[in-house]
Amino acid sequence: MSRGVEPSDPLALQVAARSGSRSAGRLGALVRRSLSLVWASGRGILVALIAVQLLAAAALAAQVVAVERVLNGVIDAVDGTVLDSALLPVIALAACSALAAAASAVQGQLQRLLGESVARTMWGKVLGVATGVGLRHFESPEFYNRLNRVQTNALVRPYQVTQGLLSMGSALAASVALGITLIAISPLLLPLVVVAGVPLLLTSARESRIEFDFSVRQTPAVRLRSYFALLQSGRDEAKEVRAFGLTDWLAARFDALYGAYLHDLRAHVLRRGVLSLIGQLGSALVLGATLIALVVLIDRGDIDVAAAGAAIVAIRLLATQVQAVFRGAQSVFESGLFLDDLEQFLALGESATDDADGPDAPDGFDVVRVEDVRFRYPDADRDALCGVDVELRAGEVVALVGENGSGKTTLAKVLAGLYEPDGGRVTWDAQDVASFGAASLRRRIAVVFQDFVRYALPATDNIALGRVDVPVEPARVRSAAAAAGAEGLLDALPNGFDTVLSRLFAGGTDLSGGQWQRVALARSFYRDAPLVILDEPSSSLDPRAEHDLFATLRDSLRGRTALFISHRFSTVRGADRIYVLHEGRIAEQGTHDELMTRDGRYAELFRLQSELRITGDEAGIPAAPDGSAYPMTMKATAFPQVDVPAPAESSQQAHDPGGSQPRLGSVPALHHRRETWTDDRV
Ligand SMILES: Nc1ncnc2c1ncn2[C@@H]1O[C@H](COP(=O)(O)OP(=O)(O)OP(=O)(O)O)[C@@H](O)[C@H]1O
Repeated sequence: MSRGVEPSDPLALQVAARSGSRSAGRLGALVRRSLSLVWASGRGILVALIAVQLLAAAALAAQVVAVERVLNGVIDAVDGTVLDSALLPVIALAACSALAAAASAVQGQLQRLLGESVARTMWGKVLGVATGVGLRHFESPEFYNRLNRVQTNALVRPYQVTQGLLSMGSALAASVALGITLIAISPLLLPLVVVAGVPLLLTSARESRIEFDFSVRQTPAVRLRSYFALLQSGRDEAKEVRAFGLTDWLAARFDALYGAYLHDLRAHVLRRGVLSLIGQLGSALVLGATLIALVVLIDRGDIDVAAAGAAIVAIRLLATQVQAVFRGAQSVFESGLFLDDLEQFLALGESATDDADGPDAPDGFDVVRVEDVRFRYPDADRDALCGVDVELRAGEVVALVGENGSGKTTLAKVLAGLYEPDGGRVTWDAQDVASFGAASLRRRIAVVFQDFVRYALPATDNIALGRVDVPVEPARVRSAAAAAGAEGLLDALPNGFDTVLSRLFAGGTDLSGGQWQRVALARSFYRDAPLVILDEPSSSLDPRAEHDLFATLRDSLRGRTALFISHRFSTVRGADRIYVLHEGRIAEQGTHDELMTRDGRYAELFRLQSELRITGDEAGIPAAPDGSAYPMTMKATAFPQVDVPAPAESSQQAHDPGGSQPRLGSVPALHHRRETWTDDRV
């Protein structure tokens, strides 16, 4: 479980990068780490790559020697024998060129393979962190910014560092080979060629830094742009975008963001370009000086024409290689800044792993207690839960009701071990769940959220994902589907339970909202967990399916404990206990009868819902007790039911505790009433 979000706003990162970049030791550590990552991802390919690069360097130096031999052959030859004296060196030159070209081609392919191998390792690490960090991180825009930067940049950087080092290595090897050749021709020329790289070195360090700063600065806008692209291209969004005529508005926002980015990019590219130009100009000046020195040497007769020809070739090749050394250094330096970012991101995963330590949660419990729990979302100005106490005894079905935003889902997440409370604790038989390994605790809990995931996978997998630690058991999948009322509908699909539940893939099909909800419920029933948490499990179900679900809920739970959240009073009245949340606090608790007798918030809202149903109030939705526009029944108003008794009936029941109130799992009377309503009204 997480413990807060690390400060990671873009500006903080820039500062960190600046001070970090001054530390050669830190860069050295990052380089070592990158190398070991690449080594672990594909050592065979790495070794082959180094061998090929050495071969290419040797071929390059051999070309210079061959050029000199060719020139000597031509100059020394007397008429008619040019071919004889120059033939062998020409063949050698051609062979060396071919070898260098072949090595370069092989090098490209090996680099591609190595790059993919490293990407695979890095994806594993990054996704491991993304799925391992506490849920709180997902409330933080800074976390998304960093995740986005890591995905778009840092993932490839370890490979780039290695590639930079390899390029540096191969360019250095080639430079040494060419340098030796050049020294053999004229030692005076070598220092000049090496100095040619210095201007590049000075400017490339600055270039790297502005590149990183640019990337950090742009991340939030780039993410927003991607979001607008998703809104325009997403399947789920497509209907609403068309229905509301949002196309032009979205396109304009997207275009404006892109325009702003391009504007910044132009300025950035110009700065980089100027820096690069200064570096190249400096190098060209030194190179020019070198060539002038060569001419002077020839003029003074210090070297002959053949040696001068070879020297020109060597200088040209050497200048390229020296530049490659500095480019490699720049790439390592630049990637080092991004790797810093990556390191900090991966460190989040390390803390998540620490959080997972601890003894396993027990297989079951006698009582689960939420004790004085307080929770606040990051950057929120008030607590979502303030001093909440809830008790769930083994085998009980407990309901949680309350207005929108009262904290029900938050409490469900705390109970599910997804959020760690800021105050108070959750206990299983008096043991604080914080002491258990987080993963083992979550294994003992099955949750269906309001916004459950619709996996674009076969129906069987959608259910069996409830328990991935054991092989799929088709019979259990089927019985979980039956308990959730999904068996018939899945059997009717083209490939039955093997049908992919998405049109994203060939042969797939999609389900209705209510059908999906049944599949999600089946997933929770399939999970063999002693505690089941259902957040509005029947919000999309039709009356019959909802009735069937709650009529058989106790059977489906098979003795497991359940907490369910609902806005429909018809579904909560049979619960063993009902908690009413209001503004993050438990306002009331008790059975339906007790709460009606108490005549407090629950009873009031219960009656409001009943009135709305029975009278079909055309005048509009009554205001909430606090005067706000919509009471807690807002969602349910679109779903009239008559299984809620009229106020008169309610008060009668209120005086008749233990009377004819149905319990979950035994609601024939409700069923009868609903059918009556259906006959009358439909
Ligand atoms: N991710 C979040 N970040 C910040 N605040 C949040 C977040 N999620 C919920 N909140 C706030 O916390 C409070 C409780 O929200 P919660 O989702 O628990 O309410 P709820 O009772 O489940 O509401 P509903 O009936 O609408 O599902 C609300 O004030 C909400 O605005």
